[in-house]
Amino acid sequence: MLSAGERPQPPHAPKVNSTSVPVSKAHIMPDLTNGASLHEPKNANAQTQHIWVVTGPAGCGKSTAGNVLRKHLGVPFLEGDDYHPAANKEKMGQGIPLTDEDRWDWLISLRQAAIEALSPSEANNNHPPAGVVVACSALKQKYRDVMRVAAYGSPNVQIHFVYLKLDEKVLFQRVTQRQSHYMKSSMVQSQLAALEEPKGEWDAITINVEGSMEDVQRNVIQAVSEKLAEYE
Ligand SMILES: Nc1ncnc2c1ncn2[C@@H]1O[C@H](COP(=O)(O)OP(=O)(O)OP(=O)(O)O)[C@@H](O)[C@H]1O
Ligand SMILES: O=C(O)[C@H](O)[C@@H](O)[C@H](O)[C@H](O)CO
Repeated sequence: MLSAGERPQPPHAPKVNSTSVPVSKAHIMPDLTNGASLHEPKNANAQTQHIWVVTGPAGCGKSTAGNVLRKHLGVPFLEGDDYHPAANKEKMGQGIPLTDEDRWDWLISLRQAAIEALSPSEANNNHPPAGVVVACSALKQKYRDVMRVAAYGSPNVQIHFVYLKLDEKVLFQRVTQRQSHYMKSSMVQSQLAALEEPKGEWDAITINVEGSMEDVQRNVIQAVSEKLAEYE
């Protein structure tokens, strides 16, 4: 069974198929095959709204790059860490890797927040924003499939995964140098062990982030701008 990200690129409307999510968690991948949508129907002329999910293991720079994109695009930014329940943060702080079970509800709440962020808001003069940036590790393909449901059935919504790629040594340095964060360097190995790079997933953009903050900022903005140009 192909994951949504593995299927050939449809005309800007991600397809989501059932993923390897346990039946008991069927609500994670709601049955939208009847054309239902998680969104209110949008009018045919609505501009495409883009969900930019900045992904990668703890410490790779998701929050840093996410904030750069928020400013550049002028859209809301959701920090995935804020949607982890305390139990997850406690577990990671104790050096215990999260399991799939720990992550499903976290991913669902983050997906719902992303959908809600696309609604018109006072902050945006009661207009819908051009999109939303989400910092979310989304380490595994099936986690990205859960997030893909946010755009399912909504041709005006397009999700992209901006995967921040760096080698273990650099990742270890960044997590080690970081002050007062619950995720310690002892967790780097488990993050990399869980990581499934989005190879072959047509809605993913991979960016090497081993350079300086300035280089990474430039590369992230360039990659996203090039992707946006495809929708003009
Ligand atoms: N290009 C870079 N060069 C050097 N340091 C960086 C770079 N990008 C981010 N950092 C630093 O690396 C650390 C981790 O960055 P950040 O918090 O953005 O990662 P993250 O992926 O959001 O982490 P987590 O998933 O644990 O929240 C921070 O101290 C940040 O300042
Ligand atoms: O899925 C996970 O294991 C977590 O989401 C980590 O990858 C995050 O980076 C965590 O929020 C630490 O900040």
